[in-house]
Amino acid sequence: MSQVSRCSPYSLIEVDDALSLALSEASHRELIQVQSKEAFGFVAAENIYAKSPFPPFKASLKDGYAVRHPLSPGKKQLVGTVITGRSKELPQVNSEQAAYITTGAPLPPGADSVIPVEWTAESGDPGFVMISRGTHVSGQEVRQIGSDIPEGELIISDGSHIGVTECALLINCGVERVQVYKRPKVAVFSTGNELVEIGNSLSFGEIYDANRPLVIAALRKMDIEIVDLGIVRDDEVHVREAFERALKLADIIITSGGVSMGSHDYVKKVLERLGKVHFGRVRMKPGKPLTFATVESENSSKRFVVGLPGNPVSCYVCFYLLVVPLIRKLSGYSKPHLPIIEAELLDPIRLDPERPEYHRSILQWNFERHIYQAKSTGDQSSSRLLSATKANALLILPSENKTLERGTLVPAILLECDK
Ligand SMILES: Nc1nc2c(c(=O)[nH]1)N[C@H]1C(S)=C(S)[C@@H](COP(=O)(O)OP(=O)(O)OC[C@H]3O[C@@H](n4cnc5c(N)ncnc54)[C@H](O)[C@@H]3O)O[C@H]1N2
Ligand code: MOO
Repeated sequence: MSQVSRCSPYSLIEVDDALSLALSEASHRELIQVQSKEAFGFVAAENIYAKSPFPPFKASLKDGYAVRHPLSPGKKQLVGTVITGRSKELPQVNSEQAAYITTGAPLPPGADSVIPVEWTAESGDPGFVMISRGTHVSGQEVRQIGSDIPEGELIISDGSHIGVTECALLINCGVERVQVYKRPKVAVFSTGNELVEIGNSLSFGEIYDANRPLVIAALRKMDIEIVDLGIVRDDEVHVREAFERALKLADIIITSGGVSMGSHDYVKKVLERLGKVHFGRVRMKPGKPLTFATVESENSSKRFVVGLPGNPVSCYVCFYLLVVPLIRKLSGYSKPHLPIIEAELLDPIRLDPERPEYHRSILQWNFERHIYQAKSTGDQSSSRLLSATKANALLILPSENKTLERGTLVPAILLECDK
């Protein structure tokens, strides 16, 4: 039997310190160019300015008649039609004339205003239109060139996420390609001799590997490229080989299991030999053996390793507390942390006297009182995945020897908003 250690060599550090340390290691980020239409989900790595004004021409805001201000009511001569996207040759309009125009079409020369169709009537003569209300100001019902977005306007700042509207805005302003932060590639493996891939039968003492699918699903939600390295046996040679393979294939390596005090917990030991273990114990519940290391790869670039604890809920909580901000930082986010709001407890909760707890809960908006209220997901055992299903927040509960009463306000980390 391997030697049993009775005391961890790793000091117990606070969650905030662990997070700051990991994020400070993740300062270098790679840049790539992508087409604007493919930029969704990336973070801009430059200030982006409008290449062309929007709208690029004076455009009608209404279906109606293009005229020149000042125009009084009465019968006006029709000199043509301007249909959005169709009319290439535009009629000249003078002060007693009108041209039929549709919403979004360019104003014809001579015209500066539009009379909506509702302010007009048939004149009885096909060459004329009856205007019932004249213009009140030059430029009425017209979008001027660049009135929405002037040419050269800063439209997306360095470090901002390119979401649905930002992607459309780039195209709106004629920006074809953008420089963005490359998203890290992540390799995942589970460690444990007891682990079996679903689809196979279990022998006594075995369980299915749930953590790798959990991590992979969470990474998929973040649109991250994944290298699935399967289940690795709990022995030094296999763990080492798995890391050596992963280091060649990915920027971040996420493992589960094998990080606590057991005689067959090899993750930390192997990492100490391959690189630098920055922390190996964090004062949190669940997730105390959470481990973070950096390793220099063959091409001298830095790789990041997160050893998640084997208990499935610890694995889940640590993924959101550490892996999500780490990936966000490497992906270029200027604010990599998950959002925190305040919520009122709907149940009394007994605190842990030694470790701050990240209590899984369901947040609901109280429409009468305009506050978020948090319902506990019940038994918080770190092996009970049911405590994490349906949870949309982690309540940050302090370590104290007391019970927090129903109605107490606590900070809550919002989950499931990781884009
Ligand atoms: N003497 C001590 N023992 C333990 C300590 C400690 O401080 N001193 N810490 C405990 C805490 S806290 C945790 S959390 C666990 C984590 O340990 P490991 O990361 O080494 O995880 P394992 O021992 O490999 O597994 C723990 C538990 O989780 C199950 N497991 C593991 N991997 C998976 C998986 N991929 N899918 C589903 N379930 C998994 C495993 O079978 C065990 O039941 O250590 C405590 N021990
Ligand atoms: O802290 Mo461990 O994560 O209780 O289960």
